[in-house]
Amino acid sequence: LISDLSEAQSFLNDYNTMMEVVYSKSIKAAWAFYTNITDHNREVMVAEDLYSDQVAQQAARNASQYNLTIMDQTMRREFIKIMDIGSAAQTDPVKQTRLKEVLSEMETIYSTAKVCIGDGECLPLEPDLTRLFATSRDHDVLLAAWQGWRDASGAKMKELYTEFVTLSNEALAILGHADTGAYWRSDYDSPEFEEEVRVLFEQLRPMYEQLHAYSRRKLMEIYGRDKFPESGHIPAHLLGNMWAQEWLNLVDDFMPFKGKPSMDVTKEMVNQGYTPLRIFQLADDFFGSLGMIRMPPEFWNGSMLEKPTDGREVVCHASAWDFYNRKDFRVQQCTDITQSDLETVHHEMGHVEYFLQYKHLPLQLRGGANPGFHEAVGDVISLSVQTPEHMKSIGLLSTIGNDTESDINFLMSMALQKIAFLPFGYLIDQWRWSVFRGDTSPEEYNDHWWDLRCRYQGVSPPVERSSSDFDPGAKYHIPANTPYIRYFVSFVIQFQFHKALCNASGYTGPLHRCDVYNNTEAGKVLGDMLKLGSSKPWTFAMQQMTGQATMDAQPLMEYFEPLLEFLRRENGNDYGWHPHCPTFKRSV
Ligand SMILES: O=C(CCC(O)(O)[C@H](Cc1ccccc1)NC(=O)c1ccccc1)N[C@@H](Cc1ccccc1)C(=O)O
Ligand SMILES: [Zn+2]
Repeated sequence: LISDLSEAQSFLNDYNTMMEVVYSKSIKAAWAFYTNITDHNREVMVAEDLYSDQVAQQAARNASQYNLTIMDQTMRREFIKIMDIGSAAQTDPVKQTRLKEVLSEMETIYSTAKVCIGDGECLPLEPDLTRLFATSRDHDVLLAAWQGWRDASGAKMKELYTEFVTLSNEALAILGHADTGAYWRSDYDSPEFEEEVRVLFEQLRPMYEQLHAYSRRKLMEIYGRDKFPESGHIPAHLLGNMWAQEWLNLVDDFMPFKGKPSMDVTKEMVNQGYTPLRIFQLADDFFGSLGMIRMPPEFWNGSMLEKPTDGREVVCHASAWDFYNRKDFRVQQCTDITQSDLETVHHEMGHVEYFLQYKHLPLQLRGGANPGFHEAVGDVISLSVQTPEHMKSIGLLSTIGNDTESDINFLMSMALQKIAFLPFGYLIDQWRWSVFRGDTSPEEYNDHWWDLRCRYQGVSPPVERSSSDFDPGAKYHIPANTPYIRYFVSFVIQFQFHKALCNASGYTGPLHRCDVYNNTEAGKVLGDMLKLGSSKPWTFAMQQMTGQATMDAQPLMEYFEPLLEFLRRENGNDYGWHPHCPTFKRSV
């Protein structure tokens, strides 16, 4: 083994120079495919990816010649990341090509899926089906869209997904990973990670149960009790979202105290002629106000901020892009003028702010402290932006009631985004981890999915499901093979971050009304954490920013404490649901 530190350092320098060129070429090919889905662009992307995998394999082989025991922590961390190349480890060209083709085929099916209704009109997910779920209160229309989407997306990729699982596990076994899920969890540096997230979920479950009970009662008033199963579940198509993952679109129906200003600023955004560009400029202004890095010219010139109107097929699910050349940073989003997309814009720009803050680091250390950190950055900013005070300051809210009732209304709108999401954020990778480790066979894919949905989310299928359905595939992150527990982690730690920024800014009021806009002390605390990238264990970054080294549900529960009291009073003993899905009475 090579035990010369200067030689190890020059290896790293050469590696960074070479891989910046190789990765940015590969990412440019991916961008071309995501922003114009054609067979040609897919083939180019697969070819470029195969090449960069081979270069990464060679670099990993070279890196394994060096003696890690004489290195400092950061250099060792860099070498370990260079050697842990994930699914790029597959040396069999046939299998490697097939793995990439299967993934790009599933991504294509999802991103081009449409639901054809009545008069030959076929609706894509964005913006059409998304708007339908936000605005329609017609049970049958919602059911047709819900079922149609699953027939057009998930059902078409069940065999592909089965093949993907085998190929992915094989590739990762080459590096010694037990399965794909084990490899994904290794990003959190803790062998007890599964247990840690289970404990967090159990802590937050009572709060979710209270919101679920309140929501179920409100929905029964709208749709009639007969539309709900005896088991206590809420049918999955009635929650204002294709996956029932956030319920903000129901805020006007769920508002506890009527006669107060609506918390849904979508109408106001449309009335004021908001454009996608203006929403991005608003988010950019917030980062600037914190003394953080604004989006560079390349961002504004290179991004795709709205769905093209030239008939091109694109991946509409939002994404942020680091071209790993320290110059090109972009967002791709089919931005609609809605409050939900106002959040997503901040979410995506949070990723880019991270890119900008760590671009000085060696390539292998340009990542989140853990994947949950990367997902939390934009959402932390959004917690300030959504306060009534901030909404009023940007002219999207006319009056801010400071009375308790207005406060509860505001907390309800936040709970419909943040509390509603928790079981969904938790269960997706419970399903995937069990698939990757072989506990769930392809015949059981759909049943296990609904078992988790009924058990943890209290949501049930509105129509009977069959084994030819593949409902997990109807959610972007499954065909896109993007891990999901990162969002559950983010929804917990973003409140720890919010509390840290509010403390740093000298704010002493209730956490849910804190707005750190214009506060450069808060900006410094956040920026200093982002600058670490993945150069230190995430516990170090957490300790530096919040004063403790663990994930902690307490700030989230502190934020929602006033609402929880209200919900417990409202619900009394009428809350909860049967852990198993309701059975469908077979039509005789
Ligand atoms: O999926 C997203 C936002 C997209 C993204 O920014 O997380 C995106 C997903 C993605 C897309 C393509 C390839 C890989 C991942 N992630 C990024 O663009 C990203 C993530 C980490 C580093 C760099 C870029 N949000 C989740 C969860 C969520 C988060 C926040 C609010 C609501 C809902 C969802 O919509 O279900
Ligand atoms: Zn994200």
